[in-house]
Amino acid sequence: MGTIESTAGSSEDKSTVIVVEHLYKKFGDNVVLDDFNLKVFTQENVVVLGKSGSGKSVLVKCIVGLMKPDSGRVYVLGEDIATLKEDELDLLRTKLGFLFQSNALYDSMTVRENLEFPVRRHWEGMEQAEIDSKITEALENVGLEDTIDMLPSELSGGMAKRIALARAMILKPEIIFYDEPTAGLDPVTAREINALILKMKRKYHTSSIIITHDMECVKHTADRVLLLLEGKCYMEGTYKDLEQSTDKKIKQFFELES
Ligand SMILES: Nc1ncnc2c1ncn2[C@@H]1O[C@H](COP(=O)(O)OP(=O)(O)OP(=O)(O)O)[C@@H](O)[C@H]1O
Repeated sequence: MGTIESTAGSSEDKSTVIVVEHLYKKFGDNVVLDDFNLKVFTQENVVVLGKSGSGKSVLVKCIVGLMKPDSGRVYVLGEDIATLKEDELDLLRTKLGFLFQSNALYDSMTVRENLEFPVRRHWEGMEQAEIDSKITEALENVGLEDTIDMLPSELSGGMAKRIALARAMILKPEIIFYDEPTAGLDPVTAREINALILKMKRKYHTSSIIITHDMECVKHTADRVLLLLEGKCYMEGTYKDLEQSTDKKIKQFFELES
C-alpha cells in the first residue's frame, strides 16, 4: 500500500486529504483531464466548477478509484489509490461520503431503512439502540425527524436531498463529495442545502469536494474554487477572486445565472 506524507508542503502547516498530481484521462481522441492538479486540505470545502461535459465526474471517479487515469497520481487520506487492492479501496471508501445528484435513495425503503442500511453494513452487530441514536442524530442534523417512516416518493425534492445528505453523513466521513447538490432545487431550498453543507463541515470537521456550476452554491460553500476547463485547472481562488475576474471565460459562469 503506497502512502505519502499528508502535508501540504513546506510553506504551509495544513494537512491534505486529497492530492491529485498530473492527472491525464482521455477517451479516444477526447482528452478530458490534461495534467490536472488539485489539493484539498483538511476541513476545507473545495468547489470544482466546470461546464457540463468538462470532466468533473471523471475527476471524482478517478479520485475515488472508480476509474483508472491514463497517468498521474491520486492520494486520498494519504493512500496512493493506484496501489490499493479492491478490499483496501472498499475500506478507504467507508471514510468517504457521497451526495449524488439523483440522491440515490432506495425507493422501496423508508427513510429509517435508508439510513439504517449503511450503518448495518459498516458496523455489523451494532445494538439497535445505538443504530436508532445514529438515525436520530442524522435526521436532527437535517431537521427532518418527522419523515422517519416516510418513503422517498413521499418527500419533496429538497427533503429527499436532505435525507440523502443525512445518509451520506451517517458514518461521519472524513471527506464528502457533493455532486451538483443544488441542481433542480428552487432558490430557497438551494440556500437551505448550502447552509447544511456548511453546518456539516463545522460540526463534523469534514473536508469536501463540491461539484457545481451554481454560483450561489459556490458563493456560500466554497473556501476555494478550481475552474476545470479543457482538462486543466484554468483558475484557482476564492469566490471573490472569481467574481472580480475580468476573464471572459470566468465571467461566463456569472452570466449563466442571470
Ligand atoms: N466511460 C466513458 N467513456 C467515454 N467517454 C466518457 C466516459 N465518461 C465520460 N466520458 C466523456 O468525458 C467527458 C467528461 O464527462 P463528465 O461526465 O466528467 O463531465 P461533467 O463535467 O461531469 O458533466 P456534467 O456536468 O454534465 O455532469 C465527456 O465528454 C464525456 O462524454
